[in-house]
Amino acid sequence: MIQTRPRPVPEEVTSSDAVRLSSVVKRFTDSKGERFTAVDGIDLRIRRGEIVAFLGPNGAGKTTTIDMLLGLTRPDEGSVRLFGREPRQAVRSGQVAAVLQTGGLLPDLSVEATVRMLGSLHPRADIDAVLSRAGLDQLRRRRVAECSGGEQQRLRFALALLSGPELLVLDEPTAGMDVVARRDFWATVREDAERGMTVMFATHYMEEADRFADRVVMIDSGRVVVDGQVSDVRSALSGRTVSARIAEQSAAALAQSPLVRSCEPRGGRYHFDTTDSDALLRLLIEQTSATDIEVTPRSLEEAFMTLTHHSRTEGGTR
Ligand SMILES: Nc1ncnc2c1ncn2[C@@H]1O[C@H](COP(=O)(O)OP(=O)(O)OP(=O)(O)O)[C@@H](O)[C@H]1O
Repeated sequence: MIQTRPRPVPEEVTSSDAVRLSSVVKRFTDSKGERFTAVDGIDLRIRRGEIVAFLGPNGAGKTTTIDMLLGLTRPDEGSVRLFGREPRQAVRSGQVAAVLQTGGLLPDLSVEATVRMLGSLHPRADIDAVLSRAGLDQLRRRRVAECSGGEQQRLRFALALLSGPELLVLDEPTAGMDVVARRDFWATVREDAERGMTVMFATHYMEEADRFADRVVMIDSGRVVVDGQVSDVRSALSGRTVSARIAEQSAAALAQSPLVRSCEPRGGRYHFDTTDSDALLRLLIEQTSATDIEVTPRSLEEAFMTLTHHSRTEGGTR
């Protein structure tokens, strides 16, 4: 079942947990000197071998959560454990690796020299295998400065693979890649995931979550608003929008129907987000004088927008 609120996570950390965030809170000071809550009590448990997409609009708190997960910053409240250990310990041991949006690459080194240099820190790293897994075979001699944004991301991915991590954390790894590069990148990550690696990735692309993840965690304003298996989220959130020209009073009455999840006036029409478009159509035709009726499938993107909007109006934000 899809959960639209954070699921309660038992206190103990079990050996099957790769990630365990308990009531994690992070506050910052904004440009006016006021404190605000960027991450507002996130509970999250990721089991070994899961592939989890971490979604949310700009400023939702994804990067802040990932930074805490990797031990780059500490939460103000709550706790973070990776494989039952402190994040820094797990990262230092190579059990956990990350591909972040920014990250120091030396522009004058070649791709291969970069991988070899960092590979020397991991005695058991197989440099050739890593280069090939990251799709860098053809780019070995290219200077980092001459690599495209997408190629540099693949290089960061190769560096993350060097330690043979059990958990890979990717923060918008395909930002800046074209469609083909994105597809190739995910094919490579999927191969690694199939060998049992746990993967958590933040993305803006709903389609990447849909195609690649087992589970989707959506956050908004620092809170989890959806947590569920991709197929459940898809079927629970997808649906149809029925729109029509209709009198305000009739629209308000229909909006009270259990068939209607939300109703919005736009462009001289009312747009009803519904779980059962056939039943709503019957109501519109039989009980109102609606005209110019249209039924359109609702994308996950729209569903997410509706959901995050709801969480804002219901729960309030900072
Ligand atoms: N060091 C900081 N100091 C002050 N505010 C910060 C700091 N880091 C992040 N923030 C703010 O915290 C909020 C959450 O930011 P975060 O980068 O985690 O969001 P995000 O979901 O990763 O967004 P995006 O998709 O745009 O990368 C934003 O309002 C951001 O401006």
